[in-house]
Amino acid sequence: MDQDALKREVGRAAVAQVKDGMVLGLGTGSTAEAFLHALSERVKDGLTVRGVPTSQRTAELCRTLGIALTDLEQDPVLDLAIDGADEIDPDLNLIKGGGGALLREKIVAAAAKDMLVIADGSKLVSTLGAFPLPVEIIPFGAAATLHAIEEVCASHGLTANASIRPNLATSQADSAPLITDGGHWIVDCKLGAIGDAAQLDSALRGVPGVVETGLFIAMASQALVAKDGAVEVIKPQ
Ligand SMILES: O=C(CO)[C@H](O)[C@H](O)COP(=O)(O)O
Repeated sequence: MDQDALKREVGRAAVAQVKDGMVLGLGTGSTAEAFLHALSERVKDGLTVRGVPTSQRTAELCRTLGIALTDLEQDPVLDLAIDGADEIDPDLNLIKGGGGALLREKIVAAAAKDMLVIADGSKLVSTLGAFPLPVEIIPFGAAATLHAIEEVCASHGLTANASIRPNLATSQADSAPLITDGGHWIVDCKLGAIGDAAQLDSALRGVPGVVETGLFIAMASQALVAKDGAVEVIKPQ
């Protein structure tokens, strides 16, 4: 089964956990979009839900698919957040932010009573860190913040190989930074295996100029992972 088919399968499996009347957190990325397509089928059949989108891209897709939107002002507590991930470890700690939406994704996941992660099997890892860790920063003083991020990583025995994510939607020659929905930039840190992800997360969040990291520690309550034609349910160990 190809990766897109696995995403569609896990999207359908996630919809089975959505109950009528729920207020949802709606993730960003191709797996989250597969879920939204499956959700819209149930909405057409009469399911009533509303959701807080984690990005402008997700909000636009929901409008196209007829999924009702809300926000955290009207609904500060969500029943369930459903989102993809770039890496998932056995404790369900995550790296997220490959799609640049990590800040809103983390706010939405934190507002939810439960976070359901959906992925294909390629996202399962024994240790986080092969995927470059995204760190969202304020543009002011970016070079100093990047330097401080490298120092923090070094103090955790890691080489950050940090770089500001370019906006690839513009021409390749144009190295303008990607601007997130919150008006920030993203630093990608090619770390390799992260020994203590919780400690690194907290140290990075202590750097002035860092808004948030893509480390989601102990936030997910369950993962649905599609592989070999079956969907595995994983709970934190
Ligand atoms: O964190 C994310 C966006 O910021 C995505 O959930 C993550 O990048 C996974 O995306 P995909 O489902 O396309 O592989």
